[in-house]
Amino acid sequence: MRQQRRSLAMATARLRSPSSTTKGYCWSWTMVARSLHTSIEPQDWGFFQLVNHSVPDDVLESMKANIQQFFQLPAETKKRFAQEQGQLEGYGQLFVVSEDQKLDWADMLFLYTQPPEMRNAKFWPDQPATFRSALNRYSGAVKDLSDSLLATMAKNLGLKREAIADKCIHGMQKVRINYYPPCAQAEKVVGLSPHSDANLLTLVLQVNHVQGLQIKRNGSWLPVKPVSGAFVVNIGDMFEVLTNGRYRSIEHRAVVDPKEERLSIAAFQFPDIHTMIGPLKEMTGHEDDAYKTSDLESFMKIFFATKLEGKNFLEQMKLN
Ligand SMILES: O=C(O)CCC(=O)C(=O)O
Ligand SMILES: [Fe+2]
Repeated sequence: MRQQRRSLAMATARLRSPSSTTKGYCWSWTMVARSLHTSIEPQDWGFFQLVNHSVPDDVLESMKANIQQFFQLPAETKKRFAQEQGQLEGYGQLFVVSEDQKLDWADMLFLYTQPPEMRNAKFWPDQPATFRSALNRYSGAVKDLSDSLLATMAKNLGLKREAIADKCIHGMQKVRINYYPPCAQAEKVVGLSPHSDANLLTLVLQVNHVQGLQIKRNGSWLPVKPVSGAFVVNIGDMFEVLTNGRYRSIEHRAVVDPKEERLSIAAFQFPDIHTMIGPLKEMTGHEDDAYKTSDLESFMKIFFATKLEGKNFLEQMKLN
């Protein structure tokens, strides 16, 4: 407990640095940390590392072991779970929007995980034998964590449960497992192109010690050092839109290592499918809406049709 208080005090001290207070979001992170009795390492207001959290170690370790084994399987075995034409779910590659596009240096396995009725068993690997049960436990535990984060963040904004938290009870979760093979000419490729995530909140687990995730801060790319067992929590575009820009989604990318492979698991949290995505009236008060309002499905359709290039998708959703 003492240790926890000390790390929280450090977090608070850093949050109060002039550069973060000018943006006005600093206290919400501290309050998130306090309400969750946890420690947060703030590195940017669109992102933080959650060091102590409710997801059990054995759930993390089993998930990590299973995905490492999956990507080591022969190509023919992995292809049994391959994406189908025009679909994103399954094993394959990300965001292929045109034939002449330079592809990112990564393979991925993209699965719908919550609510359970959205799962598509044909894309869920049956090798290794424990993969499905590991992902099932991981997905549930990460959703619980995300629900408590979202509820706390919404409360800090003065919102009632109905505004965001209740809409997440039957919220969707999609999980993308990224595998970045080493590349001798690493500086010539990009693992995952610069982007912000379209959803509300993303919880990223960096699976091994290899560094690759970078966030954009004041026009420069800053590496995010993997902290064993910690989640990197990213604010997504939907959270930016719902809060009419009070929170900003974070632009990030992944680079590859010349010698070692890197793996990460991103769990994308969404509200339930019937939610309208637009500035909440509790947030706007007398100010103008800064973003368009659309249903969740249309929002996602535009996102996936847009080439990943920084926050260019959100630019399209801005009014004026
Ligand atoms: O590999 C990473 O650390 C980042 C993954 C990511 O940003 C994503 O899957 O959207
Ligand atoms: Fe991302």
